[in-house]
Amino acid sequence: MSRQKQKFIELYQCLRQETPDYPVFPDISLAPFTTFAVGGNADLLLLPRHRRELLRALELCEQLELPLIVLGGGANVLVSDIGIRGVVLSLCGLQDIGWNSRDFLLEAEAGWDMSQISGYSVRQSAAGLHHFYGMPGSLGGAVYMNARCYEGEMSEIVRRVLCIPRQSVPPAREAHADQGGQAEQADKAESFYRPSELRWVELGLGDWHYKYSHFRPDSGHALAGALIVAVELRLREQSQSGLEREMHSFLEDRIVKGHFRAPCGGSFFKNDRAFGAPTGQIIDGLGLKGLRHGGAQLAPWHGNIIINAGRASAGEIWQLSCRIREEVRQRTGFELEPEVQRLGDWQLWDSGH
Ligand SMILES: NC(=O)C1=CN([C@@H]2O[C@H](COP(=O)(O)OP(=O)(O)OC[C@H]3O[C@@H](n4cnc5c(N)ncnc54)[C@H](OP(=O)(O)O)[C@@H]3O)[C@@H](O)[C@H]2O)C=CC1
Ligand SMILES: C=C(O[C@H]1[C@H](O)[C@@H](CO)O[C@H](OP(=O)(O)OP(=O)(O)OC[C@H]2O[C@@H](n3ccc(=O)[nH]c3=O)[C@H](O)[C@@H]2O)[C@@H]1NC(C)=O)C(=O)O
Repeated sequence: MSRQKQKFIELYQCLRQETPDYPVFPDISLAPFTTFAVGGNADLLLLPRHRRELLRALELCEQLELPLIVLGGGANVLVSDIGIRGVVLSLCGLQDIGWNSRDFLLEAEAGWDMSQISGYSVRQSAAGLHHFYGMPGSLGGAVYMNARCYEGEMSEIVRRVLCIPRQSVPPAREAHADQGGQAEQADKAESFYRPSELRWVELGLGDWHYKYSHFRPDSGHALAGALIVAVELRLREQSQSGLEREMHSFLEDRIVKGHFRAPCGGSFFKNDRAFGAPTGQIIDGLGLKGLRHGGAQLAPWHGNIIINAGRASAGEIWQLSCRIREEVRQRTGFELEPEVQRLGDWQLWDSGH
């Protein structure tokens, strides 16, 4: 048995011994945890139900030198068909919430579903989160990618984030990395989180761009890859009935535009003002809607939504997106940037097999 496998077993046994019903699942399909409904298995999936369970799992992963891959609401990710080798952590169970009606401050844990927390905020007559009603995904994921829709953006309401900075190197190997730099190189893609480093970080306007935050693993910022545990949002007072009307009009717009007609990840590519038109409109203009590759299809009703039209593989969805990018590049010169993030091992597809 490999050393890695022994560590998974050790982690599993420790968690279950301490908490017999700890939600830890070996060799489990991640497809039901993504809105594309595709993807292979994770070696081990952790679904802590509250902060204590999360912090204990992080502590054990740190001790065992097991890196973690974090999954948000699964709304903007494409998990490889051969899955994810390692421990996957979903924070969807973390849903504590506190409402300060005097200052209109909402403190919520990262696992909140965006639509549900949007509804919660509107019931407090608070504006700012209502734009996100009907948007799939979790609060943590929305912060991570600075979600934006209907002229509302997360950066406008996020005040502070409770997070744990990422350590690229397991604690035991830190000394070596400092000396030679070699270990750091080898562990570039691995994420470790030290529970004792949980802290609130204030964010300013400079920390965000269009659909981008410093939490992106490649941002080069101190917050790169940090684990978002909770968020404090500053909302504005507004009449509940007016907010409800807006909120339902956004949901209606999504329904009309076919966001829920088939499993998908919403917009596949980012918009870019420099193109002079939204990406969906550009792709539509090239007559590509309805294009198929196996079970993957560019929605016949929207140029920027790739759907799982039935039994699609993640590979087919990705290959279709590459074909669309290539067509757009050749015919317009525009370089589309995917909004959907890939997780897991993609070497097979990237090497052209
Ligand atoms: N039923 C209703 O009452 C509804 C009302 N609305 C209202 O309509 C207004 C607009 O909503 P919104 O969702 O922003 O719809 P828009 O059609 O204005 O924008 C849709 C998307 O296209 C992008 N876009 C627009 N023009 C360009 C361009 N030239 N280049 C690249 N991207 C572009 C926008 O980017 P960006 O985000 O950067 O602007 C946005 O992401 C809002 O005030 C909203 O409240 C919206 C939906 C339903
Ligand atoms: C949360 C998301 O963000 C979404 C957000 O929900 C919506 C609504 O605000 O606006 C963006 O989509 P989008 O650009 O595709 O918005 P749409 O309103 O559908 O399309 C923009 C414009 O292009 C036109 N359009 C779109 C698709 C198409 O095939 N043909 C076409 O002409 C539409 O008629 C509209 O005038 C965000 N996407 C990006 C990449 O910025 C998401 O990923 O789903």
